[in-house]
Amino acid sequence: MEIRIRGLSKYYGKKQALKNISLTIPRGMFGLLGPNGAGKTTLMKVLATLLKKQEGRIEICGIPIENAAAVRAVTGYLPQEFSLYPNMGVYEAMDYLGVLSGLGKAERKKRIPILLRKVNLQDQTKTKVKALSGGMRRRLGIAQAILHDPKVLIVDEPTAGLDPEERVRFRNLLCEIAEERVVILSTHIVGDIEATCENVAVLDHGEILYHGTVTELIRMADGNVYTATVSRKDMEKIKSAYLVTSMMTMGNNVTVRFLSESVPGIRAKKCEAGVEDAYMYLMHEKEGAGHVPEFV
Ligand SMILES: Nc1ncnc2c1ncn2[C@@H]1O[C@H](COP(=O)(O)OP(=O)(O)OP(=O)(O)O)[C@@H](O)[C@H]1O
Repeated sequence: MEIRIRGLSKYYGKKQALKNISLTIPRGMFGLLGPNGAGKTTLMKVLATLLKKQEGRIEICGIPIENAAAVRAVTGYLPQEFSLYPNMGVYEAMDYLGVLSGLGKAERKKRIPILLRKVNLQDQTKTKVKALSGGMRRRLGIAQAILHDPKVLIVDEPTAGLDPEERVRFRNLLCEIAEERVVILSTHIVGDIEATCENVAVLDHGEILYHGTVTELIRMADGNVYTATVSRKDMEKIKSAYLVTSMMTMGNNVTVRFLSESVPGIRAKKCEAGVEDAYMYLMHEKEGAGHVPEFV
């Protein structure tokens, strides 16, 4: 159970959105990280057979992507902008989608209550879709995406705009689903990847900057992450000298976290790298600066 992508390129007219991408995506949670416009949605839509590639080979669980009907039978997709028959009740909408995807009456009757329980909407079966909260709607989105019990679930930007509790709940749900499936999670929220994914790819300008385990990604920034407490007036200097990954202001002082490839010229403490540090490090290297700037 895996997705194999070899030499994939995708153009919108003359614009190349994906450039010669090769990836193997195994069972479990796979994170797709990248800034706006990196090509994440394009890649997901190609995998979900909603867009056609121009070059390369893709196999979804051994099925060539050209065989769109067979690929769709094993793939579920939750797009960035998800909307579902607003005036229908939750159960009714699921039932209708079940009919559309060819599930028989008995199967729908058995499967829909199980799925609604799984996504914790069992008490909202009669609630109109338009009356659900953002988090509930996204959970309903997951339920509809796995209604036909796919082997692959593709989820684009699922946690943007959710409150912290809903975000955690949603992430946990995806992890549960990934126990027996390939789940691809695209996001620019680095924390979502850190909390859930074992493997990750970082995409930028249509190219893969990194592909491997989250642990290896973090290792790239290891030894280059520092924290320091500085006065507010020194902050501008710090920001121009180092790659700052976070800052917290307390009175006149700021506790700042930054990247430096050699011992910084200010009093600072080395600290353990996280995915966010590694991601920033990677993006910065890509920008062509070659290395993280030094304090002068
Ligand atoms: N229909 C389209 N026509 C022309 N260009 C497009 C189209 N869709 C996307 N693009 C371009 O392709 C590139 C990749 O876009 P894509 O939406 O895949 O990125 P993304 O990583 O999903 O971004 P975001 O995080 O903002 O959703 C961008 O430069 C975008 O402007």
